[in-house]
Amino acid sequence: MSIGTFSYPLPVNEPVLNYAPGSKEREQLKVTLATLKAETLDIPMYIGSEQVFTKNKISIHPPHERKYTLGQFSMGDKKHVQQAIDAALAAKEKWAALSWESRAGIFLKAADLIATKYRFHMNGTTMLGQSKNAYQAEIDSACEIIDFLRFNVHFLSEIYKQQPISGPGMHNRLEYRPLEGFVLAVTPFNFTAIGGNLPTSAAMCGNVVVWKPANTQVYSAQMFMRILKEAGLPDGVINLIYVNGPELGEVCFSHRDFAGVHFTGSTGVFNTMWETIGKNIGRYKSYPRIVGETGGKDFVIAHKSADPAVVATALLRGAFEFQGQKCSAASRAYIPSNIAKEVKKKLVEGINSFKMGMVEDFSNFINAVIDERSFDKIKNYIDKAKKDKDASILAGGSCDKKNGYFIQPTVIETTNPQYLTMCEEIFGPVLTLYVYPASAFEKTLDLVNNTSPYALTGAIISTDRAAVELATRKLENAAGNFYINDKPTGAVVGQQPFGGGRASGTNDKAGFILNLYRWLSARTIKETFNPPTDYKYPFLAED
Ligand SMILES: NC(=O)c1ccc[n+]([C@@H]2O[C@H](COP(=O)([O-])OP(=O)(O)OC[C@H]3O[C@@H](n4cnc5c(N)ncnc54)[C@H](O)[C@@H]3O)[C@@H](O)[C@H]2O)c1
Ligand SMILES: N[C@@H](CCC=O)C(=O)O
Repeated sequence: MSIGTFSYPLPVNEPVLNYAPGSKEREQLKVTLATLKAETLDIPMYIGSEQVFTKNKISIHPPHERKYTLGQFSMGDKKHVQQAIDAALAAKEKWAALSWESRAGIFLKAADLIATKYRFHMNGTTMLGQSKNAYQAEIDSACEIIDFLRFNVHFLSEIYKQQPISGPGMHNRLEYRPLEGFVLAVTPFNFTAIGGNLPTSAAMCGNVVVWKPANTQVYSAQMFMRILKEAGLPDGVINLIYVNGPELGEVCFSHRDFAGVHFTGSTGVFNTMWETIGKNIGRYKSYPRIVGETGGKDFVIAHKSADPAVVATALLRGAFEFQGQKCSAASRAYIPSNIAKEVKKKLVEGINSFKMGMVEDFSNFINAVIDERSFDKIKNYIDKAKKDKDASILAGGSCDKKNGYFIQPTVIETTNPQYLTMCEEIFGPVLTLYVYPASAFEKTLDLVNNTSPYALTGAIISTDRAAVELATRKLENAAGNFYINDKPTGAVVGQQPFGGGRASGTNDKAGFILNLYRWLSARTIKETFNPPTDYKYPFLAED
C-alpha cells in the first residue's frame, strides 16, 4: 500500500558512449567480447521459477563467423507455451497488487544495471549474436533499452495521475487496471531494445507476460532476462520461451485468458496473427489488444534545392547502418536530375570506403546479415537486378557466405519507379535509386505516397521551405515518422515516438505514453457521499 504520491520526473536520455580509440569503454567492451567468446552458454527458457532445459538444442553462431559457437539454447514446444501461460496466470494476482513504486523500482533498477554493471554484456551479446558494430549496439542494447525502461516509468506515472472531475457530493476516480489474462510479446531479431521493451512495457502496467523472441536474438534476450531477475522481477511475471511461431500461436491464440499481443516483426506474420485472433474472437474473456509494429519501405526524397552531400550522407547512414536491417532503413530514394550525378558519385565513393567484417574489429562499419535465409533472400533481389533491363547495379553487388553472411552494401538504380525493389521490403543493405525530372517534384511526391503499401519512415531533403511544407502535407499518411533534412532512422525514445501506419502496423508508438494505454483497462469508480433516499424529482411535486 502506498503512503504517499511519488514522483517520476521526465528522465534524460542515456548518454551514448563513443568507443573512440583510447577510450575506457572501448577497452572494457573488447575485454567483455573476449570473455563472452571464451564461454559456451547453455541457455534455458525461464518459466515461472524454473530454468527449463530441453533435449532440442539450437546452436548459436555469430552471423559474421559461422564456424564459431557461442552456446546453445533449449527449444521448447507447445507444452512449454502452456506452462508459460500457467506460470504467468499464477503470478498475476500478486504482481497486479504490488504497489506501483515497487513495480517501478524493479524496472528502474534494471535500467541502472544495464547502464553500469552490464552495459558491455548487453552490447557484447548483441554484437556477437546479431552482428552489430559497437556503436550500433550501444544505441540499441544499452541506450535505447535504458531509455525505454526509464521513460515508460515516467509515462505510466503520468497516466496514473489522469483523473476525472467530481461534481458536488461525490468523488470520481479512475483505476488503471492491467488487462484480464496474459499478454503475449513476440519480438524480432534486429533490436535488442525492442526485445526488452515489448514484454516490460506490458509488465510495468501490472500485466503478466509470455515473451517469445526471434531465435536469432536469444543470446542477448537471455542476458536481459537475467538482468530483470537480478533487478527483482518476481517469477512468472515475464516468462521467456523459445518455440516456433505457429506452435506459439496455436496455444496462445486459442486460450480463453489471452488478453493481447505486443508484436514487432514482419507484416506477413502480424497479418496471420490478426486473422487467427479474429477467427477465435468468441473464445476470449475480453477483446484482446492487438498491437503490432511491422515492415517498412522507407523513402528519402530530395528536392532540387538539396545539398548533394547531405543527401548522400543521409542515404549512406540511413540505408546501410546495421546492414540495412532496420525497419526504418532508407530503401528507396528519389533524386532530382539536377543533383543526381553528384549524389551518385558520393554514394559510390562512400560505399567503396566502407569496411566490412567481424564486429571485434572496430574499424568495420558493416558486418554480416543475420542468417542464411536472409542472405539468400537479399542476394536473390541483387541477382535479379543484375539481369533486369530496367535496373542496374550502381555500387556494391557482391555477396559471400563462406565465413559469414556478408552482403556488400548495394545501390540499384532503376528507370522504373515501380520496379520490384522500389516496392518490396528487402531488409538488408540494398538501396534503390530513381532519378526524377527536377521539375516534377510534386508529381514525384504522389509517386512516393502511392508506391508501397507501407508507411513507416520517410525523409525530405531540401533547403526550400515551401518544398518542405508541400512534402510534409502531401506525405501526411506515407510515414509515421517523417524526417526533414535527416536520415529516416535512429528515433530516440522520448524524442521521436516511433511507429507507422498502413501495412507498417497499428502505430501505437513504442516507448511513448500512447503505447502504454494499450496495456491498461480503466475502471471508473463513483462514490456518492450523501445518497438520495427518495426516487421523486423535485419537479414531480404538485403546484
Ligand atoms: N515497425 C517496427 O517498429 C519494426 C521494428 C523492428 C523490426 N520490424 C520488422 O521486423 C521484420 C524483421 O524482423 P524478423 O525477421 O525477426 O521478423 P519476423 O516477422 O520473421 O519475426 C518476428 C517474430 O515473430 C515470430 N514469428 C514468426 N512466425 C510466426 C508465427 N507464424 N506466429 C507467431 N510468431 C511468429 C518470430 O519467431 C519472431 O519472434 C521486418 O519486417 C522489419 O521491418 C519492424
Ligand atoms: N526505432 C529504430 C528502428 C527500429 C526498427 O527496426 C529507428 O528509428 O531506426
